[in-house]
Amino acid sequence: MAKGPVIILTGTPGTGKSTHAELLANESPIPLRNINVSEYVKERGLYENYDEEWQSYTVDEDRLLDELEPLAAAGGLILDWHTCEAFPERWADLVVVLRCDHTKLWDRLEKRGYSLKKIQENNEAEIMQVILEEARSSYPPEIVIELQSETMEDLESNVARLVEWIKLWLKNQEGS
Ligand SMILES: Nc1ncnc2c1ncn2[C@@H]1O[C@H](COP(=O)(O)OP(=O)(O)O)[C@@H](O)[C@H]1O
Repeated sequence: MAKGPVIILTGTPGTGKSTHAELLANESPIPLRNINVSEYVKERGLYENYDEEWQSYTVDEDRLLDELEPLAAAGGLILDWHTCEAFPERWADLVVVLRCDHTKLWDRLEKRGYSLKKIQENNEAEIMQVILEEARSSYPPEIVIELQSETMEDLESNVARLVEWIKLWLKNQEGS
């Protein structure tokens, strides 16, 4: 049986996934491996090509899932990615969708040096809650949670909530 849960941390780029993932990995009562999937894809060459127009990699999902499968089976994992539907339902114990006011998101993406086109695309996706819909249509509703990520207080309370959820998950494992 898995020693820890698999938490999918998703949301539009800039909503705060990496920031949350790092803090959660630090504060978790059990060790969690934190995988930034975009970095993982780049490091391992798990892409088909680089799309100049969108300044992004076209991920080879089959290879990515093959590589992640044993890690998901072992558990104790945070998967930080701006999309989530590719991950099999059976992997996920919790799917966290981070949300951010679109004007704040715009500023964050501008600071990151994204092109105007990419900022607009992401901003629109956030307004249309594309990732939230994706999570809701890919996983059972009871494991999908939506969390605001606009302030440092949000960050702290979200992580505290996730730590409590992990503790409960561990307790439930003992009992089953
Ligand atoms: N809850 C928050 N409150 C204030 N700033 C935040 C919050 N979450 C993220 N940020 C800031 O927004 C930027 C993008 O965060 P990041 O974690 O890199 O997003 P993502 O991994 O979703 O692309 C960073 O500069 C980060 O410090």
